[in-house]
Amino acid sequence: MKKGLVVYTTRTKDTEKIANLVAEGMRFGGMEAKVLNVKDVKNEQDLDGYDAYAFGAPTYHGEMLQAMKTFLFLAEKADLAGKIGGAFGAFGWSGESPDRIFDTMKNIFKMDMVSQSLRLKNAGLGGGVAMAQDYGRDMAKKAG
Ligand SMILES: Cc1cc2nc3c(=O)[nH]c(=O)nc-3n(C[C@H](O)[C@H](O)[C@H](O)COP(=O)(O)O)c2cc1C
Repeated sequence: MKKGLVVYTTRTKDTEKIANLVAEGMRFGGMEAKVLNVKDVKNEQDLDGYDAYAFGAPTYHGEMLQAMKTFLFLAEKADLAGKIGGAFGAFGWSGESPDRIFDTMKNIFKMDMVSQSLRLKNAGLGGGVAMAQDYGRDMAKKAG
């Protein structure tokens, strides 16, 4: 069975909800999926052994939270080239964070990215649950 890892950071838990829904979608798509808060990722070896990775952070003051920036420097040391990738995050109005994460995964880590990042204002509203689950399911489909 293919394995997915979802790593997120959050301030008020909106992005945590999206993380859990993306993992649920991966499971619907036939993958195993694990969800980790960035603070529980201690070193790059914690990223070993997965086929697909979704990283998520909310946008504050036009940027991703610092914990995700620090995590991306750690992830740079893991060999993620060619692995399936996706990026997500909760936002209020501008939502820069998911695209920043997506672009780093694509351009620096050389990952095989899904078509675009996932930005949600509220995972519980306006089809957000289904969108987050579909994102995970699409990642599982791409992982084969
Ligand atoms: C002080 C503050 C600054 C924020 N700055 C932005 C911003 O620049 N752009 C944006 O899209 N949302 C912004 N937001 C909204 C958050 O991204 C939004 O509430 C999000 O759902 C929080 O996700 P979290 O619960 O995972 O922390 C801001 C919220 C606060 C409280």
